[in-house]
Amino acid sequence: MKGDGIPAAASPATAGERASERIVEVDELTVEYRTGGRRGHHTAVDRVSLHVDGGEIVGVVGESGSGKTTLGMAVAGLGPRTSGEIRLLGRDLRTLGAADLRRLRPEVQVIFQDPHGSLDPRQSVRSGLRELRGLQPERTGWIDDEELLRQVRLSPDLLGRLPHQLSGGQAQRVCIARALLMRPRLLVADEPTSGLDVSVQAEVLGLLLRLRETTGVAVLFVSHDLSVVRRICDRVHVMLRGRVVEEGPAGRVLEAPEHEYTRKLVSAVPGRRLRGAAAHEKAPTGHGSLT
Ligand SMILES: Nc1ncnc2c1ncn2[C@@H]1O[C@H](COP(=O)(O)OP(=O)(O)OP(=O)(O)O)[C@@H](O)[C@H]1O
Repeated sequence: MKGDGIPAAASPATAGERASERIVEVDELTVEYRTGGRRGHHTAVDRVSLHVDGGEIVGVVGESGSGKTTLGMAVAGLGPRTSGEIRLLGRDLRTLGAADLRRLRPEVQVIFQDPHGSLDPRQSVRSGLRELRGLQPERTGWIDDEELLRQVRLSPDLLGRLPHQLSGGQAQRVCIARALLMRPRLLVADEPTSGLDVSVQAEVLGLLLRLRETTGVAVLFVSHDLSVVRRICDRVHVMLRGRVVEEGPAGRVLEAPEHEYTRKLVSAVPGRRLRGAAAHEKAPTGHGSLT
């Protein structure tokens, strides 16, 4: 730890050390967007409180427009905030000076739904990584490119490829590798598997579960897909019109929902896909072949 309480970026904390630490704490967060209507604003996130601890995967679910992305972006420090507090590793981002902010921001990395849209189409995987290393040399020296790709179950042969030469699943794993390079404490994953085929979706979910085990990274997992959330999340928050209407362990909330709205969401899931043990209770060992 540095004297200011911010952990040194390159300190190699083990997964065990990283677990149980409070990574992010959101207190009564409200986000309003300006609109042209009579009220002049729209409340996208309305007094939401939540926390994510080291190694936890915490879901945010709800229908389209319920405020999930707005919440995720605010937690990542990338979106607006009207009121309320977001403390990352115990520090309120608003009170930090520029140098502290620069050091703390990489602790949260974001993965989006469209991996190809997140990658520069003119940049090979290798040159994209080189650019990131140039921006944060002190954080990124812990691993070389080849090993980084192996960590996300990609062949190092892909380093020379441009984004359009990658499948959706490969591109998403490159995005995860780029995030991982920064040794973040928290990944905000916004519908990271929605655009992928079901089998590729399962591989990416398995990868996130394995990375949580090996690195202790926590994940705020934003999704409208309850069966995916049931597979991967420890706890879940259900959002309706900007408010959290129900929260708790993923198994309890999704198998025995208490709020009427959660019941409605659950009843819309076909078959019995929410039943049974979550994937983290039977996490794949991840020794599959590289692609
Ligand atoms: N930049 C913006 N300006 C004005 N309103 C916005 C803006 N971004 C989002 N909204 C509104 O805020 C509300 C929440 O949007 P948000 O994208 O956070 O919801 P979501 O649950 O992530 O939806 P989806 O699953 O469709 O992405 C919606 O009513 C949306 O129309």
